[in-house]
Formats: sequence, C-alpha cells, structure tokens
Amino acid sequence: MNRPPEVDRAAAGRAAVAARQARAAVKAAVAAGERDALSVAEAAWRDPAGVEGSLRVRELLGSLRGFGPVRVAAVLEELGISPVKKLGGLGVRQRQALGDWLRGRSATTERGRLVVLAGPTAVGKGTVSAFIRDHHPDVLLSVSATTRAPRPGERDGVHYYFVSDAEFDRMVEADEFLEWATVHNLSRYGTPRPPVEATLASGRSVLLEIDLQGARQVKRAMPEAVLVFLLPPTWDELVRRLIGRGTETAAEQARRLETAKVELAAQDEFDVHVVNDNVERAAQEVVDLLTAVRSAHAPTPRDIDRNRS
Ligand SMILES: Nc1ncnc2c1ncn2[C@@H]1O[C@H](COP(=O)(O)OP(=O)(O)OP(=O)(O)O)[C@@H](O)[C@H]1O
Ligand SMILES: Nc1nc2c(ncn2[C@@H]2O[C@H](COP(=O)(O)O)[C@@H](O)[C@H]2O)c(=O)[nH]1
Repeated sequence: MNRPPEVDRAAAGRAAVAARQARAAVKAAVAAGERDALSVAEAAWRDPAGVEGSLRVRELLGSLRGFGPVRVAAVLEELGISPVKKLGGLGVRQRQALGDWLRGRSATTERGRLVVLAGPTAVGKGTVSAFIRDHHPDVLLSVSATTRAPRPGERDGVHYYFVSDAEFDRMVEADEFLEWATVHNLSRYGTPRPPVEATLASGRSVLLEIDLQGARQVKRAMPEAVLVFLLPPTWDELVRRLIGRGTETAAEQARRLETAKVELAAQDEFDVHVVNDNVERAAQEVVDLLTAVRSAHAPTPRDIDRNRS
C-alpha cells in the first residue's frame, strides 16, 4: 500500500535529525578526546555509508583541539581535499593523505598525564575527585564500571557504569579494562581502557580514582603514570568520615577498615603523598601533578613530595 507523501517526509525528517545527532556525538567525542580522529576516519573507510562516513572532513578536523576554520582550510588545501567532501567519499589517494596526516599529528602531540588517586576507604578520594571534575573540566575523570548497586543519588555513566556480573565478565574477556579488581572482597570495579588511551593521546590529562590493587596494575602497564596516595589527617578522623558518611552497614564499615589498614601499609609504593585535611588544597595538589609542564626544570612528583615534608 502506498503511504501518503507527508508520512514519508516526516520519516525522512526524523532520520535526518537522528543522523545529525549521531554525527554531532562523534564530533563531541573527538573534541573531548574520547575518540581518536584517526580511528573515526578508519571507521568511515570501513563503512562509508555509516555515521562516520557521512561526516565531512572539515567537521572532523574542526573537532581537533586548537583547530579553527582557518587552520582547517589550510590543512584541507595541503591535502588537496574539497571542503565539502565527506570522509566516506574520499578516494584512495585522499584517504592515504589524510591518514598519514592524522598519524603524523598524533605522533607529535604530547601525551597527557595519567594520575592515579588511591588511598583508604573514606579518606575523601571521591570528594577530591568530584572537586577536580567540577573545577577543572580540562581533566578527564575516568568513569569506572562496577558490579555494585548504585547508592542514592548516583547516576549511571556519571559516577559509575553500573553493570551486571555477566557484562563485567564480558568486558574482562574482551580486554576492555586498563585494570580491574575485586574491592573489599565484595564487588568488582574496572577502568574502561579506550577513553583513557584516546584522551592521553589527544594531550589531555586523565585522573583515575581507584583502589590499591588497580593502582599497582596501572603502574605495571604504564610506568609513566603518577601514583598519588591520599592520606587522612589521623586514623580516628578516617573512622569518623566512614561512619559519618553513613552509606555502609556496620559490618561493611568493619570490612572496609580492615582493607584500609592493608592499604595504609602500602603507601610507600606511591610516588606522592597528599594529606586530605582540606578538600580544595588537596585537589589543587593533585591538579598541579596533572598539569605540570614536562620540561627539564619541571618538578618531579618526588620533588613536590620532598618540598612538602
Ligand atoms: N577534607 C575533608 N574534611 C572533612 N571531611 C571530608 C574531607 N574529605 C572528604 N570528607 C568526607 O569524608 C567522607 C568520605 O569521603 P569520600 O566518600 O569522598 O571517601 P572515599 O575515599 O571516596 O571513600 P571510598 O573509597 O569508600 O569510596 C564524606 O562524608 C566526605 O564528605
Ligand atoms: N581497582 C579499581 N578500584 C576502583 C575503581 N573504581 C572505584 N574503585 C575503588 O573502589 C572502592 C570503593 O568504591 P565505592 O564507590 O564503592 O565506595 C574505592 O576505593 C574506589 O577507589 C576502578 O575502576 N578500579
């Protein structure tokens, strides 16, 4: 049966809006450093009719950090690509030229810093990380996956990706984690690898707020990562914070305090120690590590630590 033309027009309009939104999401992911521009181009060439394939080359270039219209136009001219060309419509030579250019660019972009924030339960890791997320949008705060249930007020994709045991198993099998661990002998937590890799490659810094086992795994996988141990002013204050937070049962609090003793005993494995007696100051010390300029004269984490003691 033939449908009236206005029905077809409405469906086509909805499809166009959806395609525009999908393209905008790809551009936003590249701009945020969550997707690497070369992998977007390669996806377009694998499937020219897909979302990436319908992205214009100038839109992809315009999503790169520091690339305004003038710089984009200059690169398009250098590569001999028309400003209206879509990624999926590039010929073999143009694909080669753009691919080489993107590869060369990522080789010369200085990688961002990876800082790992760990420390005993209730010391304030989440509080300090949230302060950094709210005041330093240039830093990517990695969102972990966990099998634990959300607490009141926690949102999926913001505080954690709340996943089932089966989904966590699948992610482990697919090697999707940079690190993962069973924490407090209870739930599993893991750092999704792709956003961390893409963000570091784009030159932005990444903060991981994870437990001791995860911190050790990251140091093995990426020795250049800076491990920060957050300390409470005193043991009694740590206990006060845990009980005052009121999010765990008495049994769970006792279990967490046992883990805390083990974690405090491992603090010498860390590059830097930060005492969380004041959230803003502790956050600033972590941010200084994330943004420190890497030059011959820049302080190393151990210098910063030494100067404080
Ligand atoms: N500098 C500080 N001074 C006083 N209270 C603080 C400070 N930092 C954090 N807190 C409080 O301590 C409690 C525990 O903080 P938070 O939940 O951030 O700890 P955490 O290290 O992330 O814990 P966990 O590892 O168990 O998730 C919270 O109630 C928080 O408001
Ligand atoms: N190894 C990892 N540990 C993680 C990760 N994300 C969070 N954590 C740590 O788990 C405990 C408990 O957290 P809570 O939110 O349940 O209180 C805490 O020490 C976090 O630092 C991760 O991806 N990997």
